[in-house]
Amino acid sequence: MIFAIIQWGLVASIVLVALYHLQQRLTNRILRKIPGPTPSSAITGSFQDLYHTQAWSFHQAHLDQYGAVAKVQGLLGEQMLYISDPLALYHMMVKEEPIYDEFAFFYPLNYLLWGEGLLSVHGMTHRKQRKMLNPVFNAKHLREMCPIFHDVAQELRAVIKDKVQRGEAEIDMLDWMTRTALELIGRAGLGYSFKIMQEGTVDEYGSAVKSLFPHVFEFAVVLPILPYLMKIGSPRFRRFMVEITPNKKIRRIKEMIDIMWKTSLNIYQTKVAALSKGDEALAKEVGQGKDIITLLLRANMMASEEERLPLSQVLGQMTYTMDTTSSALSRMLYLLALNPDVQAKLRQEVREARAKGELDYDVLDKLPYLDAVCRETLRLHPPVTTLERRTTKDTVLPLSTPVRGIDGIMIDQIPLAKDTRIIASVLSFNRDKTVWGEDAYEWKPERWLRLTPPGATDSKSPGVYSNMMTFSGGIRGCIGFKFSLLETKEVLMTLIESFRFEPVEKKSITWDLGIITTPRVEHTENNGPTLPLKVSIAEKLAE
Ligand code: HEM
Repeated sequence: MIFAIIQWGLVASIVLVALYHLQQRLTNRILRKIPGPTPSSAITGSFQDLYHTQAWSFHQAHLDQYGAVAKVQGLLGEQMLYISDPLALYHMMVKEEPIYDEFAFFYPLNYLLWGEGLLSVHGMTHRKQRKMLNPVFNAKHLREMCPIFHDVAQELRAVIKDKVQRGEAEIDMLDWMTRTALELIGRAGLGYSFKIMQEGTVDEYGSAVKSLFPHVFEFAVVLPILPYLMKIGSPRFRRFMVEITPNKKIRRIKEMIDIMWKTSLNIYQTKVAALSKGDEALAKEVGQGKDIITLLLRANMMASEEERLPLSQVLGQMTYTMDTTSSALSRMLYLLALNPDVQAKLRQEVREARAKGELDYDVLDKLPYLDAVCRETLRLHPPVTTLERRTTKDTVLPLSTPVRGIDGIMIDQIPLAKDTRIIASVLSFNRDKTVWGEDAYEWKPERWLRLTPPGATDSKSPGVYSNMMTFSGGIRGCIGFKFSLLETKEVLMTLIESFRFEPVEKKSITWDLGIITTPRVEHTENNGPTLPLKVSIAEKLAE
């Protein structure tokens, strides 16, 4: 009897899988007609070409050869769409966002790492959290956070000044940009200092936040089965299983998450106590009552019963890592080191502005060349190069520019079956020659000084920032992009005003593609992420 049940179960499973594939084949028949690269493996398709750390030329060739739409083969012949067409991206990120959801393990992974914050929820819960958090990131609050940014940037300046006091020095600027970005989000985001702005120092929370991602991505191959693992037993049972696992690295990840959770709870309790004592007590806190979490707590207290976020969701907002900002800042310093003329021009702009008075929020936000350097770097070198989505139901994706199918017929919309994977290419969108011109692949801050910057006024842009996809767009677009731009400007301005950056001879830098792009020295034994630059005091150091 049992044997018969198993037999019928197996037959039913095979039929269901076959029907699923048939339905995918039928609905995705137009997708199959879209040109794309020949897969390099029958089993893994184009996966290795796509996700290799040096896949830059693959992505570039994609754009040059196929334009904004291509078909890519995934594992076991899965047909995926690789896209940077503006209308399609607008559809995916803005207009029909619920149909184009994050990839399957995105929510469970973020939930395990950070709890119930913006990154791990969707649907109504996500909308409710965004509604509560959006005002926290408005211009008024950012203006008030500026002194915090300023303090951290000055601490960084003091550290670097100390290192180059007796002459030029080789400094790993990636390390310092990582520390700075973490301390900035610590103080301005959480109202907490990671005590990371001195050589060798870092508290256990800072160390956990810093090393969590690299540890997790050692398990990248098993992440796709995470949604299934999360269905086994209760949370307590799964926790127990992790505690008794013989794998030390998994236990270490759990320890890091526990440290982050415990510290978040402490920060929360301190803040609630300070809030109840009033403004004087808040002013003595690290974030002086201006940090994101204090603002969120205030807003939450004043919210109506139905809009209020439960404690677990407030705590879930307390642990964003900031490798994106440190990647962007490192890339800016690297490009300025390679382009001494741009560096000198930027230094001159900052010094002239300084000579006229305090470099406060309004001045900083409007320095044209500083702004141009930031925009151009974020355009050409987005820290996150691709975003993955999967369809939650059968749908049709429109294109702004039709593509010619392999049968010669023009395609202006693509029917997609439920569960089709789509790779939205931030890199290709930001480098589109039809928008940015023939010199789209070149780093030219000057393009932003033209009267009408390219593409900047396009109201149907899928991105939240400057007709780029760097911060994505729509309801899942980066909530912290203005925060990020301001802190980036403050740090860059402070460094360039005081120091000169040059490349180190015989240490050529290459940038690895990953979840976030990172620099390392080519052809060395220690091949970890690093950005050594030659740093010296720029003539006439402002005191
Ligand atoms: C150069 C710096 C940054 C870049 C390039 C960047 C990029 C992005 C991108 C591309 C997304 C969308 C991810 C997706 O759709 O899967 C995103 C989401 C997000 N970013 Fe950023 N980000 C940066 C800095 C920041 C900062 C400083 C903060 C916080 C203060 C922040 C907080 C967030 C949050 C909370 C989300 C999730 C939003 C949601 O799902 O509603 N980001 N970011």
